[in-house]
Amino acid sequence: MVMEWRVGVVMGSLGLLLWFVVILRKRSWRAGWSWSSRYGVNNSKKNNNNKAAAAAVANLLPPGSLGWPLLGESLQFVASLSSALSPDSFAQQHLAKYGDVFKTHLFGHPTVVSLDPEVNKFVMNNEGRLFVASHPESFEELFGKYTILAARGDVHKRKRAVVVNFINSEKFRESIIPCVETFALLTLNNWKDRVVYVEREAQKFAFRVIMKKLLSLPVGPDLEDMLKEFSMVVAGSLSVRLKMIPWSNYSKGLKARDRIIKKLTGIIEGRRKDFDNDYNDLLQAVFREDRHGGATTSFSTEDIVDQILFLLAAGYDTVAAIITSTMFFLRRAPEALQTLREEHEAIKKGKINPAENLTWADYKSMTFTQHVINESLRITNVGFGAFRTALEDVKIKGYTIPKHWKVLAYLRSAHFNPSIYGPDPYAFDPWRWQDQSENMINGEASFMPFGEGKRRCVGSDLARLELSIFFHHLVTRFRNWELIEEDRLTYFPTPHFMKSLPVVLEAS
Ligand code: HEM
Repeated sequence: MVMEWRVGVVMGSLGLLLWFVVILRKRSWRAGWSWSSRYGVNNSKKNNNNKAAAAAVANLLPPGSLGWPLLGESLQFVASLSSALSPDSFAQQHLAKYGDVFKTHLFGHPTVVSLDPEVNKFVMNNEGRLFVASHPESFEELFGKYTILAARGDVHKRKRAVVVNFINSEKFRESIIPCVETFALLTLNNWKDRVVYVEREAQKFAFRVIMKKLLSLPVGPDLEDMLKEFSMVVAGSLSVRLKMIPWSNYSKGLKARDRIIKKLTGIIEGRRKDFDNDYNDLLQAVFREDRHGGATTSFSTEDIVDQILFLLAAGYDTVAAIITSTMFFLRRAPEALQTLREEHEAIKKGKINPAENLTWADYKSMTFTQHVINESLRITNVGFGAFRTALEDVKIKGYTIPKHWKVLAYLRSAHFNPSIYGPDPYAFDPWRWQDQSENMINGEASFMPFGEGKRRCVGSDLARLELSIFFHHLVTRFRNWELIEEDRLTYFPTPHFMKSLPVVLEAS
């Protein structure tokens, strides 16, 4: 199932490019649109005034190439990130030719790509002022028009605050560790004496956690069915918008969305009537904010459905990707695995009763674990970058990013920059985090795995906690794991293993 959608996504990506060709060609015919006139490139057919204006803009644009007519450089970009061996070849070749800020044309849009960590930080920190988050149309159709992604200004602020306040609440803190432990053990107890497809299993684990904390849904066949539906929505959101083809990932995603909406609507309506019951989940927090938050408009059920739907999707695939890649890296780094195990054995030995739950203090003492997680986040890059649209002409490094152009803050590039991470930035080396301050981990331009600014990931603390608790139980139960088939990590559209990482584990 997971493989199926992954293949679909790759096929979809290729289809997407073809689709752009058709759409853009249609548009250019209708509008008499010309490649050179639109981007200020010299065009002998235009009058002199236009020529002068175009030349002025062209002079200020960053260097680079807009690539092939209509397709731009999308094929090269996708091919690079889809390659397990040289995912950064596109970025490296462009860096060598044009420098760390260059123009190109990606997915139907003229785009300025930034490989410069400080420029990336500037772009992300100017959300709503100079730039605005930009997502494919398929995202809005599959996750809905009320998602936090689509929200702007005060509406975005309010939706974000509900989630952030909930995750920072005392009640959440008290309940989250036992919750994550329960699901980690449920998953890992099932990993003995069999082939384990880590990515799929990790998705189940993270989906159970997020379902519990958002909607208090218990584990059971219903939940497993919902995970399948969600996989279809996620696959659809990253594929070509082929509505008319019923077997396309996109159409399947839309149908899965309809089924999920039906289920979520039933759950939310039922819970509205049960307001006084103490659920300790995000849905309750949304209801409370609606009653007591002082806003003039309340969240409709349709609005809450979209909000929850995206959070569920964002909350499981991301965490699962890091669990899987960490297990992939640790398998080839025995010393790191040993040091990680020692940290967790020490925590276990400190308990009077071995069955005792982990505490917040235990979690906070997992220092080497955080180094491992940082290193995995740095190398895996759950999001290769963040797309934004310029709200006005923006001057950066002496160049102009024209209004309406896209900007890709290519977050991966800083994470492999040898001047920051040393001569071997692709090596998995958790010790490189040993001497870094808390600042380095939060908000430094050279490390932004959760983004930055107003759109910074709301689930980053939850994700770190889930990963830490999961690794505690993994390394105290299993000595090692062997791959039973070679597998590869590819990065487009998001990081995934081609075969879901099949392993057998050796119990401690
Ligand atoms: C390892 C795990 C995760 C990684 C690496 C990650 C990464 C990111 C990144 C890079 C962004 C910013 C995107 C942008 O600026 O365009 C983001 C946004 C977001 N993430 Fe995560 N994420 C993770 C886990 C989670 C979890 C567990 C949740 C759910 C609670 C979540 C919910 C969100 C939401 C709702 C946003 C949008 C925030 C907004 O637009 O204001 N993420 N994430």
